[in-house]
Amino acid sequence: MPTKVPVTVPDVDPLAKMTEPPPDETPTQREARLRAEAEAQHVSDTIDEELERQRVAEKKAPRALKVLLLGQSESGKSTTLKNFQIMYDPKAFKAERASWRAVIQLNVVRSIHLILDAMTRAQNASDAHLQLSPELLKLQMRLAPLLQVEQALIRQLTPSGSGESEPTHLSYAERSERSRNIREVAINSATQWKGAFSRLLTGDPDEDADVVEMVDWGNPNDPGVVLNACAQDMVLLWGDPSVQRLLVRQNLRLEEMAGFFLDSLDRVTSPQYVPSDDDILRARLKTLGVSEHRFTMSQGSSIARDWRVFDVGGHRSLVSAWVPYFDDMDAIIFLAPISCFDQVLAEDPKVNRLEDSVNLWISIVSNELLKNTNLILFLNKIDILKAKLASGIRLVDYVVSYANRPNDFENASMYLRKKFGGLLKEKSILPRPFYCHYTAVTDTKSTKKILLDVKDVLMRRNLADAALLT
Ligand SMILES: Nc1nc2c(ncn2[C@@H]2O[C@H](COP(=O)(O)OP(=O)(O)OP(=O)(O)O)[C@@H](O)[C@H]2O)c(=O)[nH]1
Ligand SMILES: [Mg+2]
Repeated sequence: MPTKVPVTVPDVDPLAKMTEPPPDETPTQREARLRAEAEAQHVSDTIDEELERQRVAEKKAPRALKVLLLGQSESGKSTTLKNFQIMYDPKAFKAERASWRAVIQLNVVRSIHLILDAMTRAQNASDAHLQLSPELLKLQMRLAPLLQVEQALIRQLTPSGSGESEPTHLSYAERSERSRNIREVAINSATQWKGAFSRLLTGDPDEDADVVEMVDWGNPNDPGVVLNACAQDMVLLWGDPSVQRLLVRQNLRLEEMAGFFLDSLDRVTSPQYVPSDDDILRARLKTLGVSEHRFTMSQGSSIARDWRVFDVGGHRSLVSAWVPYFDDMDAIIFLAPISCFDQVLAEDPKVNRLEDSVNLWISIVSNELLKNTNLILFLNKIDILKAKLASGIRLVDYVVSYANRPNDFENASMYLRKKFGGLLKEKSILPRPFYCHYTAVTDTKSTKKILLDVKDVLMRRNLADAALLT
C-alpha cells in the first residue's frame, strides 16, 4: 500500500501574495505604486474599449452585396460584367486589353471559316444560282492557312484537358506573371514590323508592350502575322457581292452573330492593333465555370459598399452549377436576349432561344431558394431586335400569341416585357417588384446609366432591409 503524503494547501493566493505591496512601503512609494497601477489600469481599459469598438463596428459594417448574373449562353452576362469593370475597376479592364486581341482574331477567323464553309456547300450543291467565280475560288484557296491559325488560337484559348471545343479563357492567365519577365523576347529585330511597333508606343507603354509581345513577328505561323498577311483577301471575300448573295440564300446573318468584326478588318488585322473598349465588349469568349469579381461602389457621399459580382457559364450543361450560388444572393441580374426569337440553341437545335429564356426565367422566379432575392431583368440585345424587325423578320412567325400586333420595336418589346412581368407575378412564391430594363450591353453609355440605376435600387433596398431587421 502506498503511503499517503498529506498535501498542504496554502491559505493565501500565491498570485495575490506576489502582487501585494511590500510590508515596509513608505508613503511616497505607496503613492508612486498607486499611480503606476492607475496608469496600467487606464491603458488596459483603453485597449478593452478599442476592442469593443472594433467588434461593434465589424458587426455594423455592411457585408458585401452579392449579385449573380444569369441567363442562357450568349445572353450577355460576361458583357455586362465588362461594363461593371469599366465603371468600377478600370485598371482590371485595362490589364486585360492585350489579351482580348487573340479572342478578336479568333472571332474574325471563325467568321471567315463560316463563309468558306458556305462556299463549299454551294459548290457541293452545284446550284446554278451559287456559281463561284474563278477569283472567288482563288480567294478560297489563299485563305486556307487561316484554318490552321484557328486551331492555334483555339489551343491558346482553351484550357488543356477541359474537353471543350470552344475557347473559354483569356490567354493572359498563363502569361500574366511570366510575361512581366520575358517582354524583351517578343520582337525579332529582323522583322519589318519592328519599326511600326516602335512608332506605336505612344500611349501607355505597358499596355502596348503587352500587345507587341503577343505577336511573334519573326514567326511566319504566328496568328497575328498570318491574319495581317490575309487581310486584303478577307476584305475582298467579305465585300464580294456574290458572297453576300450566297450568305443571304443560306440564311447566314454573320453581322448579327456574336464576335462579328468583318466590317473592321483593316483595323483589327493591322500590326498596331490594340482592341478598343467597344471591341472588347463585342468580342465573344464563352464562359466556363464561375468567376467572382469584387468592386467598391459608393452611394451618395458617405456610404461605400463592396460588391461581389458572379459571372457563370450559361451553356445548358452548366446550368446545374448555378444552384450553389443561389443561397445568400442579394440580387440576380437575369439577361434575356429578346432578339433571339428566330434562333435555336447552339447546344440543342430543337429549342427556340426565346422559349428557353422564358423557361429559365420561370425556373428562377419560382425557385424557393430565391424567393427573397431581388430579380432584375435585362431584356437584352435590343439593337439586334430593332434591326431584325426592321428587316421584315416577323415576331408572330415564332411567337404565335403576338397575333396581329404591328411588327415594330415598341410593340414587340412591350409585349415581351409584359410576358416576363406577368410570369414574375404569377410564379413568384412571395410578391416582389418587377425591375426591368431594355438593354444593349455592348453599348457602354446606355448600360452605364442602367447599372447606376440598378446600384441605387439595390443599395436602397438593402438599407431598407437592414432597417427592418434592427
Ligand atoms: N449586338 C449586341 N451584341 C451583344 C449584346 N450583348 C451581348 N452581345 C454579344 O453577344 C456575345 C455573347 O455575349 P456574352 O456576354 O459572352 O454572353 P454570356 O451570357 O456570357 O455567354 P456564356 O458565357 O456562354 O454563358 C458577345 O459577342 C457580345 O458582344 C447586345 O446587347 N447587342
Ligand atoms: Mg460568359
